[in-house]
Amino acid sequence: MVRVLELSDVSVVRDGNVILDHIDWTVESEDRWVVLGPNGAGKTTLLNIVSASMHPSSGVARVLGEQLGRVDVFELRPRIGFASTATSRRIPPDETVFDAVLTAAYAVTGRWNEEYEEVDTRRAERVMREWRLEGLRDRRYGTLSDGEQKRVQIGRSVMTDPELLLLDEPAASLDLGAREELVQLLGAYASSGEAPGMVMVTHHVEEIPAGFTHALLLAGGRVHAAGPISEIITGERLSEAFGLSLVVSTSEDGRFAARAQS
Ligand SMILES: Nc1ncnc2c1ncn2[C@@H]1O[C@H](COP(=O)(O)OP(=O)(O)OP(=O)(O)O)[C@@H](O)[C@H]1O
Repeated sequence: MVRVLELSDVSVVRDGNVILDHIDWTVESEDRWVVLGPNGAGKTTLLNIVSASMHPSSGVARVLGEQLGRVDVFELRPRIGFASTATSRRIPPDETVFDAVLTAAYAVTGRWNEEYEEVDTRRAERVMREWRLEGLRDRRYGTLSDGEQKRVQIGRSVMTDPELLLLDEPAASLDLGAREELVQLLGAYASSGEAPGMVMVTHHVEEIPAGFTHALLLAGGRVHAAGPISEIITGERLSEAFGLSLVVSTSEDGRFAARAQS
């Protein structure tokens, strides 16, 4: 087991506002974490730190063993897979699905005369199969549905065989069918031996794939609770973090559902 993230007393202050407040958190390579919390809790800011896009104002953040501030982030970032709305905007709408996945091998978007090795092409073919993209191979990215685009974004993020995979609301804006398809694919990937340490930010417990092992509840920039998922995704904990009375149910296959208590 390898420690992929280690945050010690990490705070982020912007314009005098404390956005992350003394965060301690460790993620091991075997862990699959979900990060939940109300709007403005600091989830995106936390992802910005762990994706090496932002430095803490104070405290120590180690990502893949490297301390932020003491490492060349341009060497560190290619080791991290990151799928978010922001990364998706970098994919040109007229790029084919296959090229959108393949070009991740060189951390570029927009294919222009790069020479790809046979090994990259084979890996892209495999990623296409794993994320159910085969039938979309020659389609232009901009013509895909939201659900299809999400699968391309995640395919891109795993293409480089990252040591840490970060997913920012992968199921946001998807209809029920597309959400369930994606959650199942993520669950299968999370449970597979080849997946790296994973962190997924979401707004809804229904979007947590089976196979996720830990949860971090953020509220007001602070860790409200963190630990094994069954101890954290409970009515009591979520009610405290979200400030209303919630009931949580857990299904046998490890999925969750939440609703306000009537
Ligand atoms: N650069 C900044 N300067 C000042 N305040 C900021 C800055 N960036 C974020 N914030 C504030 O910090 C808080 C946390 O923002 P963040 O986007 O990390 O929360 P979040 O949990 O991802 O929210 P959401 O669920 O709505 O996406 C918010 O109140 C936001 O307005």
